[in-house]
Amino acid sequence: MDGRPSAKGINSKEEEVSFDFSDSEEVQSTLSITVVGASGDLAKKKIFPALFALYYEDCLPENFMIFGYARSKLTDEELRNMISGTLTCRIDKRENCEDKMEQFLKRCFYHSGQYNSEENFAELDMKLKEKEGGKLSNRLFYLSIPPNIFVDVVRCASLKASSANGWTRVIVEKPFGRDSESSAELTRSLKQYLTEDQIFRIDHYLGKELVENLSVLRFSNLVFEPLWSRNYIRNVQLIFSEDFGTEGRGGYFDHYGIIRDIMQNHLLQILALFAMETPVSLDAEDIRNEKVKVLRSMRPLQLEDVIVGQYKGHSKGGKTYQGYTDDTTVPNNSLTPTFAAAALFINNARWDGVPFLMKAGKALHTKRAEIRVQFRHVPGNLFKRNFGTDLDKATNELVLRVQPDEAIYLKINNKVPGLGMRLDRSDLNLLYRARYPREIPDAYERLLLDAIAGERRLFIRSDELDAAWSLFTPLLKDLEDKKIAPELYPYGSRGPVGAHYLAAKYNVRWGDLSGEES
Ligand SMILES: NC(=O)C1=CN([C@@H]2O[C@H](COP(=O)(O)OP(=O)(O)OC[C@H]3O[C@@H](n4cnc5c(N)ncnc54)[C@H](OP(=O)(O)O)[C@@H]3O)[C@@H](O)[C@H]2O)C=CC1
Ligand SMILES: O=C1O[C@H](COP(=O)(O)O)[C@@H](O)[C@H](O)[C@H]1O
Repeated sequence: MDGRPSAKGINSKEEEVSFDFSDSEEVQSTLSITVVGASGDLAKKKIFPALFALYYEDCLPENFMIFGYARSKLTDEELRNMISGTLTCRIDKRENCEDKMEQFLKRCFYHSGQYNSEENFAELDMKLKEKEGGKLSNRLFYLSIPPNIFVDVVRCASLKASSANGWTRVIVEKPFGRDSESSAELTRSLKQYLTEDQIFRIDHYLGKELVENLSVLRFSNLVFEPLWSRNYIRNVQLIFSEDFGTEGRGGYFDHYGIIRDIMQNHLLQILALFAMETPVSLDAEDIRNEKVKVLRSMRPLQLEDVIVGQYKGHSKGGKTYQGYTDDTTVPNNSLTPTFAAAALFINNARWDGVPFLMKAGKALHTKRAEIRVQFRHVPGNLFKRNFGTDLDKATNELVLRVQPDEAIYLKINNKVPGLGMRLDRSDLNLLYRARYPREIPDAYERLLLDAIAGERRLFIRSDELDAAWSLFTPLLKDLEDKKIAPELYPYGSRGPVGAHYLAAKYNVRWGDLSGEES
């Protein structure tokens, strides 16, 4: 969001904003970002590129350093080669990119250690201290590691490597547990070593541009806010689809499945932001209070609200795509869903009776994430006879395309120019690449910058997490206890047909399958 404090005090070349520290304090202070699990996939794909983009944009403070920490035995130089060799980000084609990269790499260091060794974290602490040179030290740890070692790392880091005179914060990657119980246990364990204020639970969908824009769209446009209720909205659809399978992540995925991987966090967070009441202010606690309220107003999901699917192998255009269970890291008889569709309801005055339909799947025909809002029919519509028998096709639909090719468009009915009265469906279309030609920052950039600035608005509070798990845990338990077999769908298809029946039960048609894409 514009106006977000940047770590250096300058948010962009055009705009100055204030920073937590006064200038003199900033010069006296240091910031270290330790990426724990630096040798891993997420670190290479997202975290280092985001840090470089922030550096390039002048958003990091004067005295910052980056440490990679993992068991792999790497030298500083090898880490630097890994970062520059694998880095692809929005900055790639900018001028001076190579010079900036060289300067950035000089601030990157590596320490090899075990995740449960206090001694190894004490060594890291020594290295950090040496580079901090006695200045006020602020330390951010990013846990980019499998969840079974979160607590070990937090214990060692907090006991042996936390800042002696500044702040210590920890970004925790998902998954935050597998159900209510394990999530509560994780929270309890983390809180033995950290306060809630130090924990930044990341959900990178909250850092996506269009998701951030949801509140702006709702609360700063009179044309939308009055329509935002059961009085005008027929249903809301939250759709996530990927056109690739679990390639390389089958081992992780089989333990979680699509409901835990995407629905319980990314889609539910979007739903909460979409449906919450107006917060008292834009402060993190006010927004998170409203999100918790809406989550608590929802009824926990039951089996009849959900259908699950799993992709199977498929040959197309001379190419063979492997099924989910063909992955050697996935058991042959796995029932883990790679697709799910669900209907959720919010039992409050604003949303009573409005279905919120979620759909998430891997190995589908397209990669897309969007929010679709289908409005009610126009009462006593004067043009009814121009629409034929299917009035659903004539209702307005607002689409927020989160990715790819960010856009907001509103489907309206319009008179085709000319003699006579012929109507057609058209779009009022705000296509980001046409309106805002500069590149859109990656979600991880925004979230890292917020964690550095201590801004918690886009991170998940522990009571929010509890409320989210309460909604999904009974369903997950039922699916697993009853060994519900997922409906198979071919790799690259539109997913199981069961998703249509589920939607039809609530008089809904999936908007993304209407063939009216913008
Ligand atoms: N990858 C992605 O796209 C996304 C990942 N995440 C989350 O981010 C975190 C990191 O993900 P990702 O980078 O893919 O994970 P990786 O499997 O790549 O693991 C990261 C690093 O952790 C160490 N590691 C891996 N397995 C183990 C193990 N069993 N015991 C101890 N250390 C291990 C390895 O480093 P070494 O051997 O050098 O110590 C590895 O390089 C996870 O919590 C994941 O759920 C969230 C969203 C997307
Ligand atoms: O958290 C996750 O998100 C990615 C999708 O993220 P996106 O930003 O590329 O849309 C998903 O592939 C992965 O399974 C999941 O863990």
